[in-house]
Amino acid sequence: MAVKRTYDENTVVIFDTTLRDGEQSPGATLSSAEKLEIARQLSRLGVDVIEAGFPAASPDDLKAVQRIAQEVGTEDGPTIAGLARAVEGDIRTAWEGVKDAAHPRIHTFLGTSPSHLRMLRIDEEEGLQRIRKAVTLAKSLCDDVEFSPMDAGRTDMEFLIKACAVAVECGATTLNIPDTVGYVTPKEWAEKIEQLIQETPGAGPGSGVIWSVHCHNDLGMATANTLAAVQSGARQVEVTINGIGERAGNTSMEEVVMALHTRKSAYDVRTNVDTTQFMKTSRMVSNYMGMPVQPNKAIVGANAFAHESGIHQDGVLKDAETFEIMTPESVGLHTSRLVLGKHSGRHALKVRLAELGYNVDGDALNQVFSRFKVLADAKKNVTDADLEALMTDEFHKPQEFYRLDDIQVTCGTMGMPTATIRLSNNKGETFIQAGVGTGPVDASYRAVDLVAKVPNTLIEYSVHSVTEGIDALGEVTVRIGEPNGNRTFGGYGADSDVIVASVKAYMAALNRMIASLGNESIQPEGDAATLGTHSEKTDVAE
Ligand SMILES: CC(=O)SCCNC(=O)CCNC(=O)[C@H](O)C(C)(C)COP(=O)(O)OP(=O)(O)OC[C@H]1O[C@@H](n2cnc3c(N)ncnc32)[C@H](O)[C@@H]1OP(=O)(O)O
Ligand SMILES: CC(C)C(=O)C(=O)O
Repeated sequence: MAVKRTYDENTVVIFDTTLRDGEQSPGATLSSAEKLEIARQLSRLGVDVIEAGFPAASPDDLKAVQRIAQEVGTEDGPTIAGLARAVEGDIRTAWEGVKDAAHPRIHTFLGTSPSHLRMLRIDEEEGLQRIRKAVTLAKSLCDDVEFSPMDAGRTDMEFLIKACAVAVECGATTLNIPDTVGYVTPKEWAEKIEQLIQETPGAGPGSGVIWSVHCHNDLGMATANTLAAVQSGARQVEVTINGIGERAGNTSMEEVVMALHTRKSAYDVRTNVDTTQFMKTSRMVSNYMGMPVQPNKAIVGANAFAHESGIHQDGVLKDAETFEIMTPESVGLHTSRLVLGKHSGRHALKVRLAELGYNVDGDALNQVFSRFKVLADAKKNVTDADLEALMTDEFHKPQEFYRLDDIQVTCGTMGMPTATIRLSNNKGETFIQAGVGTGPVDASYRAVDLVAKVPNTLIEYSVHSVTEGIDALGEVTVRIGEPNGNRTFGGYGADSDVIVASVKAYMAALNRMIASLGNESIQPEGDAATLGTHSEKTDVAE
C-alpha cells in the first residue's frame, strides 16, 4: 500500500541521501537498476525526499537520476533531488536529472568554513557572490531549491548567517546545515541551529523556510546531533539507511526515526515513515552495496532484538516490555529472537524446546539443561539442530537401521576426494560402498546414500570443536529434509575425527528419517557390496 504523505508544522521531513552520500561510501557503487530498486523501496518506506544522485558526476549518474525521477517521482511519491556544486554546469545537469519528477528539487552547496574557502581559493565575499549566482540560477529552473553551506559545523557564525540569508533572498526554500566532518557536539549543534533560525533574515519561524541538518558520524555523534537539531526547530533531517556514507557515514535514518517515534514525548514531532519497512530496506541496501550491517547496529542489526542471557530471556518471555523499548514488528521483524547460549536459563530453553515440539519439565528439563550448558560452553550459539540432537540423544535415541562400522577417506589437492564406508544394518548385514565428492564429507555422504537409498536434501551442516587443542572433539549437527520439503530430521555426531563425526551425524538424521518413513525404504538394492550376501560389487558414487 502506498504511503500517504501529510505535512504540518510538526512534521520532520525525511531526506534520504543513501543514493548520493551513501553511495560515496568507499566500494559501495550501485548499478542504475539497483538504484532504481532502492529508490522504489525508499518510496514505500515513506521518505519525503530522495536525493537520487549527483547528476554532473557521470553520464550514468545522470541517467540513474532521470529514471528515478520518471519512475519513482510520481505525484503522490517523494520529491526527487539532485546535488550540484555552485557551478552553472552542475546546476543545469542536476535539473536535467530531476525535471521529470512531479516534485523536483535542486540541491546546491558551497563550502563556507575557512578551510573550505581555502580549498575553493576564494574569500568570504566571493563565497557570497557564488551562492547568489548558484541559487538564483537554480531558482530560475526549479521552484524547490535547497542550499547547503558545506562544513557549517566549522563555519564562523556571523558568516554562516550571511550565507544563509543570501540563499534565502535568492529563493532557497530549504536551508540545510551540514556538519560535514562530524565535528560538533549535540549541545553546540542545538545552539547553532537555534541561533540560525532566530537570526537569519527572512528565514525565521513562519517564513516558510525549512531548516535542515546533515550530520556525519566521525565521532559517533551523528544521531545525537541530528536529534538535538530537531529539538531546536530543524524540520528536515538528511539521513541514510544503515548510516552509510562518506568515511564513518551519515546519520542513520532508522535510528533517528525510531527515536522520534519511540520517544514522542521528548520530541513531539511526526514523520511520514512506515517504520515496518526498515528491515527490508536495510537488507536491500546492505546486499546491493555489499556492506554488511554490524550485528549490534541499533534498530536493524541482527542482535538489535535478540536476547541471550537467562534473566533477559525470562523477562521478555514474561513481558516483552521488560527488555524491549520497541516491538520487533514495528521495524519489520516478525519476532524477537531468543538466542540460546551459555548465559541462557531454563525458561528460555523450555520455551524453545516447546516450539520444537518437545514438552519437558521438572527433572527432564533439569537433565537436558545441564547437557545444554555443557554444549553452550563449547559453542557460541546453540541452534535448533543442536537442541534436537541433544533431545534425541537424551530421550529418544533413534532406532539404528544403519550403523557406521568403518570409514576410510582420501582427500587433498591430488585426485578426487573419495570415501569408502562399511555400514551394517539392524539385520546384521554389512555393506561396503565408495563415493566421490567435492570434499571428504560430500564423498562420505554419497557413499552412505548408495547404501541407504533414502532421497533427502541436506539443509544444514555445522561443525565445531567441543574441546580445545589439536585433539579437540569435533561435533557435527546436520539437518536433512524430505525432497518434498515437508519434514526435516536432525542428527548429531561427535568424534575426534570430524569426518567420522559428520557421518555419524548424517546417519543419525537418516535413521530418524527412515523410522518416520517405515521400514520399506531401508532395503538396499542389489548395487551395494553386501558382505552378508557375498556380493562382490562395490559402487563408486559421483
Ligand atoms: C561533502 C560532500 O559530500 S560534497 C559531494 C561530494 N561528492 C562528489 O564529489 C561526487 C561527485 N564528484 C565528481 O564526480 C567530481 O568531483 C566532479 C565531476 C564533480 C568534478 O570533477 P573535477 O572537475 O575533475 O574536479 P575535482 O573533483 O578534482 O575537484 C573538485 C573541484 O570542484 C571545486 N568545488 C568543490 N566544491 C565546490 C562547490 N560546492 N562549488 C563549486 N566548486 C566546488 C573544487 O575546489 C575543485 O575545483 P578546482 O578544480 O578549481 O580546484
Ligand atoms: C553536500 C553536503 C550536504 C554534504 O554532503 C556534506 O556537507 O556532507
